[in-house]
Amino acid sequence: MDIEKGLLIVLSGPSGVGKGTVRRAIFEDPDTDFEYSISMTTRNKREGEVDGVDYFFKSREEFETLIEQDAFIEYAEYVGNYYGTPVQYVKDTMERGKDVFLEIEVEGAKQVRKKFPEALFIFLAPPTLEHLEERLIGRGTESQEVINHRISEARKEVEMMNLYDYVVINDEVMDAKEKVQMIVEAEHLKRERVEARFRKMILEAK
Ligand SMILES: Nc1ncnc2c1ncn2[C@@H]1O[C@H](COP(=O)(O)OP(=O)(O)OP(=O)(O)O)[C@@H](O)[C@H]1O
Ligand SMILES: Nc1nc2c(ncn2[C@@H]2O[C@H](COP(=O)(O)O)[C@@H](O)[C@H]2O)c(=O)[nH]1
Repeated sequence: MDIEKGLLIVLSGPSGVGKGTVRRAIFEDPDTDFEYSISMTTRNKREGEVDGVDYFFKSREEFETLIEQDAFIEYAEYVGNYYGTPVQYVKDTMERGKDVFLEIEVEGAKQVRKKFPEALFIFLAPPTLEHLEERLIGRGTESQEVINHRISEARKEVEMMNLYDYVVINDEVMDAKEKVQMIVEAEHLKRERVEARFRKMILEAK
């Protein structure tokens, strides 16, 4: 898949750290110039969630058919449900030269790293695991059993943060939002400079 034109931005981290909250703050900012890839999931819709806005909600059968059709850039089974990034939207958007923002869990991010090592990987970390549990309980969307399962996954996920390009601690939402935006901006500048130097080298070699 040729996705050379835009930048693929991956925001990952444990459940409850605030990925969705930080992402919403980024997309509420009128200066944001990238697009959000809406994932597919087999999880039940939460109160207030809208199909096609928060997720594309699918049955397990539908999701498994899509896996067979190679319709995902990455997918993972997380705490009993499938989650995946649809390939077509990402491909089309990046070919238009737009950056695409993925908000996914750690196993999926590992798959994206293998397929697209040139993507930008940001790990959103909680100040402490206690904060994480408090946030999951405070959100009030999962049973205590599911929260416990998510926390036990989180213990393993935070071990993976050293595999990311950047780690942002989500202490204050607006600070984390600005840090993510600055990282993306810096990445663009870096890539533009490398490209300019490369072009210069080619011209000099002619
Ligand atoms: N910096 C923060 N300080 C305090 N509370 C926060 C902060 N960021 C997010 N929260 C709260 O923590 C809860 C979890 O946030 P959010 O749903 O954004 O997490 P998430 O990482 O997207 O979770 P999931 O991976 O399960 O989708 C929410 O109730 C949110 O309001
Ligand atoms: N690997 C993927 N993970 C995804 C995707 N979309 C969301 N997620 C992550 O799943 C967990 C649980 O989400 P929740 O909405 O049930 O709380 C969380 O970490 C999400 O970021 C995806 O396409 N692929």
